[in-house]
Amino acid sequence: MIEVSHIRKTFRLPVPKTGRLAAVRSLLSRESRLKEAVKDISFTIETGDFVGYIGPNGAGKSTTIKMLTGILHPTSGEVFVHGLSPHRHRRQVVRRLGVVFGQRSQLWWDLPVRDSYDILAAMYRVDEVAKLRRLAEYRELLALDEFLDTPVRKLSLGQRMRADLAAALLHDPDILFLDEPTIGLDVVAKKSIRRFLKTINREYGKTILLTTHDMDDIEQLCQRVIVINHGEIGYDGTIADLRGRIGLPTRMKVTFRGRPAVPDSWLSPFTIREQQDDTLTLECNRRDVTAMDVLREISLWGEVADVHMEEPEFEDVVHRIY
Ligand SMILES: Nc1ncnc2c1ncn2[C@@H]1O[C@H](COP(=O)(O)OP(=O)(O)OP(=O)(O)O)[C@@H](O)[C@H]1O
Repeated sequence: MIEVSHIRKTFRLPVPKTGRLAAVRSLLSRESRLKEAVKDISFTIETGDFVGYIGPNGAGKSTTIKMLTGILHPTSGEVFVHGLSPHRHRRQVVRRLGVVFGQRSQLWWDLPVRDSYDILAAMYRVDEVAKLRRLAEYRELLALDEFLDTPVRKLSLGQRMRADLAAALLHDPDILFLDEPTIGLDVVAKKSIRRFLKTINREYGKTILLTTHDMDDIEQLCQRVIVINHGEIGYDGTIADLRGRIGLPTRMKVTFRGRPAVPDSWLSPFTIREQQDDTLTLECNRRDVTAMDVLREISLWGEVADVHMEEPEFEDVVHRIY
């Protein structure tokens, strides 16, 4: 369980100088300004949850993750991972955490993947039997045999991400922090990483906090999404509720058997965007009306042959709160 209570993080930044010898004068200057990267954030993540942590560039996501892993100490507020402070009980907490950064690997660039695993196992005091058992567990799911003897620098991006995931799980942490684990991957590679993440969440019970700019990752994987913007939480809840709250219109394309008899007015709150012979394109807001109510009403206008629904893109929904 992760408990975050009213955390803030303020950075002190030197005020840049202008004019002659600006770089040197900036370096020597004592003048500084404060940057509040995270402002009074609170949330709780239960064991086994899969939560998306999203927000635009500079929103404060990495700063939060760094406080959760103990790399940074909050300016005020508290973080607890399984009841322990990541900053004060760094060693104990780190044993329970696995971290994957899509942009940089924790593996040794020139060494075969297998050797990196040996080093990590030694660092986390994972014995040989446990290490082999864990690699055997993930061997098929991550197709590890394909690259165990290859130096990391020669791996494709997809292989490197799979290698990094196995590395993060080698000491059997129950919480995973993932920062852009599908960045730069092609459709097939993304799919295999997502399948893996689903499996370790559902079957292995891992708690996952996922940071990504890929809204398909969030939609396909997360039960809950926390949106952060300018260091503050803008939304915390389910994806379905978020869609409802933002209220972008749902489009319904309805084909009738023959031309429908459209009346001058109707009861439910929807609008007709287009009519072409036997087909009507309607827009309704799921906040105000259900698709069933709309269908019930328009079925009085003629015999409905086919209905096609177009939900608003999740990406568009999220951009509304950015
Ligand atoms: N060490 C630091 N010193 C000063 N300012 C910092 C430091 N780290 C982060 N910041 C600032 O804090 C704000 C939040 O940064 P953070 O890296 O947490 O954003 P982010 O949401 O992870 O962004 P991105 O999606 O681009 O990774 C930014 O304005 C950033 O410039």
